[in-house]
Amino acid sequence: MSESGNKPVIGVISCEKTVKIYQVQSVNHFYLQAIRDYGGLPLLIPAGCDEADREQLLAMVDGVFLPGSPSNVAPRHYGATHEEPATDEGRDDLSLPIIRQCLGKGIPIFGICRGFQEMNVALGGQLHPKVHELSGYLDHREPEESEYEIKYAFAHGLTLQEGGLFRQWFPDQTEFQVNSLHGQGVKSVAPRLVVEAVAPDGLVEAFSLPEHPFFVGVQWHPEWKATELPLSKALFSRFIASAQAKRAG
Ligand SMILES: N[C@@H](CCC(=O)NCCCC(=O)O)C(=O)O
Repeated sequence: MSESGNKPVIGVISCEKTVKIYQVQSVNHFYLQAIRDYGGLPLLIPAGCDEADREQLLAMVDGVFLPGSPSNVAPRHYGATHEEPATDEGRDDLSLPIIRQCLGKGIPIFGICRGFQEMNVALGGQLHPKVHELSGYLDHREPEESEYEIKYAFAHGLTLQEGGLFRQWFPDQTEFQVNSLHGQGVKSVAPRLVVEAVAPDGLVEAFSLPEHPFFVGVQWHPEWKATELPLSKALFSRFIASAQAKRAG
């Protein structure tokens, strides 16, 4: 755990939302709490940053975190032409280039759900806009119920893939249960990404770039019970440790 005053600074990508008549930047508390629980210091990064702003901000952080969001990546970013009503263009314009900058600079980066999808798109992958409408796939959408214990309950199995980082973390366990709160999913995996885990229907649910200090994306929500579930603990502890290592130089 990082000592006070020298915590790894984690840049957290914000979402643009409308609250009443106001346009706001926002991040779900669960993500920030998970970063704090593992000794990170969250620093929100707002939409509207140009290239120079992103460079200046990236010089200030030790890692970047891409949270989930109900909004979807605009189809044009992955060569699709369908109508997408739930976009957040400000987030897209921030997250997609910052992912590529983190890749080039070796900055640790961890993406969850929408963040996972952004990582795939930023590196040249494509998305299914409505996985539940595809034959042979599960319905991965979040439960309608508003109680967190139901919404974030285990929804399907997960199989860790041979040759991935996750199998190194869990040499004796290949099967897990995860929650599921997404309607979109990976259609094609971006070049260079290593598939780490798949759902029972074959949908890719996690990938990494092993040659990077920490470049990991997951489709489920490990921020929920982040200090309790083995997969969550493995992901957040290693992400923050990687950011701390960068901070230590
Ligand atoms: N919109 C995308 C990604 C879904 C996602 O990130 N859900 C998280 C919702 C809760 C939160 O804000 O953390 C899709 O539907 O695939």
